Amino acid sequence: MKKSIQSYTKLLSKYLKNSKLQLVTLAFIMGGSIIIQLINPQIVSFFIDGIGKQKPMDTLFLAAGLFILSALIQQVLAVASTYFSQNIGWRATNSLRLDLVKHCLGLDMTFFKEHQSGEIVERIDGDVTALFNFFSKLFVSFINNIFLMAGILIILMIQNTAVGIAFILFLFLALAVMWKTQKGASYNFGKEREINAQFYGFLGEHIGCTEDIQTNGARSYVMNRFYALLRNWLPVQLKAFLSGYKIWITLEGIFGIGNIMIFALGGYLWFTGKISLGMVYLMINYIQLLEKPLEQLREQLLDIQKASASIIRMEELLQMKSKLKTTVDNREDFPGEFSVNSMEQFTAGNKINEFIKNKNKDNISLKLEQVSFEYEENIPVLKNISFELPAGKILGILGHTGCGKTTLARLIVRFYDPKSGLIYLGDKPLKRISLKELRENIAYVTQEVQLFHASVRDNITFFNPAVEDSLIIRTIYEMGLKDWYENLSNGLDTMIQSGGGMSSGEAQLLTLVRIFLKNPKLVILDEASARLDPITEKLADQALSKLMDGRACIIIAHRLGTVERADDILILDGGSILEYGKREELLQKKDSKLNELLKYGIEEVLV
Ligand SMILES: Nc1ncnc2c1ncn2[C@@H]1O[C@H](COP(=O)(O)OP(=O)(O)OP(=O)(O)O)[C@@H](O)[C@H]1O
Repeated sequence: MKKSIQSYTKLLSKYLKNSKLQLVTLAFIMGGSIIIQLINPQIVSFFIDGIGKQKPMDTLFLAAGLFILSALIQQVLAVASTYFSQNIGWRATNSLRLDLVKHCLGLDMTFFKEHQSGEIVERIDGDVTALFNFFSKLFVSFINNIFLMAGILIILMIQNTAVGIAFILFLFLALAVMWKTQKGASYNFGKEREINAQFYGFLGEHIGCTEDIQTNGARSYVMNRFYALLRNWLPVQLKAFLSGYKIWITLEGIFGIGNIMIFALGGYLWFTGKISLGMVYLMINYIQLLEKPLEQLREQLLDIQKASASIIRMEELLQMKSKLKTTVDNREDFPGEFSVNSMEQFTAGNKINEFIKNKNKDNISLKLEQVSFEYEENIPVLKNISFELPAGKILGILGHTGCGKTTLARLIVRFYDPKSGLIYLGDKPLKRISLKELRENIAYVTQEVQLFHASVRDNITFFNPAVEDSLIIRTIYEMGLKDWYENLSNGLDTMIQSGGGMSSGEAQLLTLVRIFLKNPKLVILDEASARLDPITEKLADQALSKLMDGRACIIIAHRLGTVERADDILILDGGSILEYGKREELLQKKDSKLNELLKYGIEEVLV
């Protein structure tokens, strides 16, 4: 669990490069604070000896005034140093969070399947938060503490060599013991972060399924698992805490002994007349002052241990690669780089009519050649699927639950790559199209509509502020959803709760507007099986007709009525094609599966 110095410095130089000026300022502030800490005891010592030697009152007042002034400056420097270190820490950790989120969003679906959402959150936030001190002030403060300790020793050596040597010996002893006790803590901190991620993964998953847990009466089962998790969590947390506590208690012990030794030495030297009372004060003060940088060094050692555990986990995450191999640049869009093709284009001027008119012109076809796929080794889900969807045509896919319909859609949008076979969009194999381009050109409407806790506008435009309201409203009207829009309580500003707050029908209508605005060349519609009320169904039908008009479209049909729109029909069974052809032709063939389905229903025929 150890990290090399290079990996620390690499990380620091990458994430602190934009905070150089702030770091230098922080170093100066801390340096100033050290000088004051060294000078302050000297002033008091001078004051004590001044009283003994009956120095003039003016001199003593001046010393007292200087002491108060330096204490005030010390406070100001403390505030300034907190401000700068917080600033540096937040900047660095935020850009690290950004990189991790970017990276995770670029990974394929296998990653999201293998890691619960809470676990990913803990990795992106928890591990990075553990690095806050590491970035904010660790190294500046480390160097400053070394200087503070060196300053104390040099001053004491100059003022009294014997006392100076006693301090040096004590310091080495303290450092050696501290070094020995801190070993092994990193392992415990790594375990702590790992189990934290498990805990948040569990919470995220189960909170997301609250409705199902409650309706299925699974509360006690969930609570049992929760207790088990907490039972495992406790010893790991305790071990991690004790690792830190062990170092602290050792240091306290060493300084307890150190204080006794310095008291005894100071008392002896004063009684024998070798040093003044001011010097005794200085010795006592400096041993206490020495405890501070050592205590901070202890904390820093702990922070480094925690940081190294977090860095290891972070690097693990960053090393995870998407399994999707592409011969072109595979990066996707990131914040600030909105480039949804049609949206930008039409916000510059008032070209709405042109936009609506020009939709669908740029059509595209889809072809699958002998495509096979499996999620897990040797468990085939799709077997040798081949079909061709010409531009502007509609393909209806039928098949019973679990036959691979959704998986087929996932391959076309490249959530996964086929195990064998090729998929072409237009005349290009998918692997030769960047994910960004591919996903701009394909719209995939899943059964589960994802809504954000945001306004209707943001849910439709995916937070792209460049899309004008007039375009959104026009699109809504164009899709025949005028009544729906006018019934929204606050127009486009109507707020939507994530995971609720809208009926499933309304959510579907909103998704359709989303896609119509996106203007994709190919639409894949995993038709929701949830029953819509007749009015919403009519609205959705209207909108769907507009959406499909002139575009290549795949409908994964759960209702047989839906395939009436289709030009071609593909019936899947157990991951293989059972029947494929033109709908009209299949309808005319008496013994076709389609006719059977229409007569008896999907489940009755395909079992
Ligand atoms: N992420 C996954 N990991 C492993 N197996 C999966 C995964 N998703 C689906 N499967 C399996 O692959 C098979 C096909 O699933 P798929 O979701 O494609 O079926 P479907 O025809 O769309 O079903 P439905 O009509 O219920 O949506 C099923 O046996 C399913 O259990």
